[in-house]
Amino acid sequence: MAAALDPGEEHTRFIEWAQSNGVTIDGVAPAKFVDRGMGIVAAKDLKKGDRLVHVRNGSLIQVTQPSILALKFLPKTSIHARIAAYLALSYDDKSSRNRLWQEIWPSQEDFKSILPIHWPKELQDLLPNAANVVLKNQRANLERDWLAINSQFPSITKQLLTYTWLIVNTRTFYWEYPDLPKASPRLPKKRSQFTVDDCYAMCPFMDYFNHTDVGCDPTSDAKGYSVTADRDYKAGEEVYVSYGSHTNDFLLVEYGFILDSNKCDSIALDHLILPQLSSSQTQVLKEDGFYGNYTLSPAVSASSSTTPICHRTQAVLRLLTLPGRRYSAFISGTDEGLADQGRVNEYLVSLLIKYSRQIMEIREEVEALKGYKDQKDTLLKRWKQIDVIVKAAVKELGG
Ligand SMILES: C[S@@+](CC[C@H](N)C(=O)[O-])C[C@H]1O[C@@H](n2cnc3c(N)ncnc32)[C@H](O)[C@@H]1O
Repeated sequence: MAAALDPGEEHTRFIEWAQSNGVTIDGVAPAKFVDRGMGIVAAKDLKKGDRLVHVRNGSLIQVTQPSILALKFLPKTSIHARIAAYLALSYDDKSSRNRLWQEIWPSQEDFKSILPIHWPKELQDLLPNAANVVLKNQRANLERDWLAINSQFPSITKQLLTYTWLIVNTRTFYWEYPDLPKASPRLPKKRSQFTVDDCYAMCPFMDYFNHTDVGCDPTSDAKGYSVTADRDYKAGEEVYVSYGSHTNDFLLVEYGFILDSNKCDSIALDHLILPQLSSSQTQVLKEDGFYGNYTLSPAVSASSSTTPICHRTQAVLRLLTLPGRRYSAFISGTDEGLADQGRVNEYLVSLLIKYSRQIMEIREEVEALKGYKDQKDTLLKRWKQIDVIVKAAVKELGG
């Protein structure tokens, strides 16, 4: 995908500011792409192992910095909400330290077309089931954070908080506060109790990198954050980082795009399998820790011994199709269940064939939508990917 190497004045101003504020840039430059906003390209030939960017820890936006601590958030306020509120409070301040940085972020208008949380209901209703689960969760978190911030900072509007909250959602990196001693009172809670939601930091310049399933791995230490080339690059090639092992349904809702090829992709089967369970089967699965989160991976080559059905799905299908003792033998690991595989596959194939028909209908509904060209293209592409995964599984499982 061709990139424009001179993305515009606001980017030049931001880069100068970043370089004088703890960001070291070596051999890469931001560039504008037609289909994904800004990204980073190699400005010269790069060698695997070259350090491309380093951001000093004092230049990150994270909750132990004095300007955020000074806001004295109520203890239960999430880290996400604290950073979003901090950005919102200084958003219109012309002398804010983040002024030049925020000028290079996507606008509220950009978010309206790319992020499903802003899509009209008729489009949201056509999202794949797994994407809808992510969206429901995202909405609940945003609402929780809005209530917390609104009660403490009533001057922040919901519209602005939603925007800065989505900026945090799409542009933060994982930060474990390695610059602080283990027991520092500035840590959100004891380090041993951290969850991923406690470990957010905004990194100037690093947030230009786009995502791919196999890209550079950002690393952090007590001095700051860096990105190192994961392979050789030719000048002009886009350099990606990996945001993590995410499916396309997750990427669509959380970041507003899907990858054409994604080794971490899978599709969810919960909406097909859960309605088949009796209440006693549901209870058994909950007790055994096998309730929900059933996935199907893209089919692998015919010569491979790997199956596209995940272990949890194998378990639930055994409970649905076999005597209870065969299910128990499988989940306890005393029997790999190979003898029962044909029956299990047959049952799954019947569910997948029904799903394949539903997918066809949904694709027709998407096609029939008036307007929303970009969102429609994304939805059609995703449903086509899902269709391919389903049909390949039917074939592989002997349907
Ligand atoms: C951390 S920012 C990356 C920089 C961003 N492209 C920009 O214009 O500022 C993350 C956002 O970039 C876009 N993005 C990242 N990787 C992408 C990809 N592989 N394809 C399309 N869009 C991508 C998505 O809109 C995502 O929410």
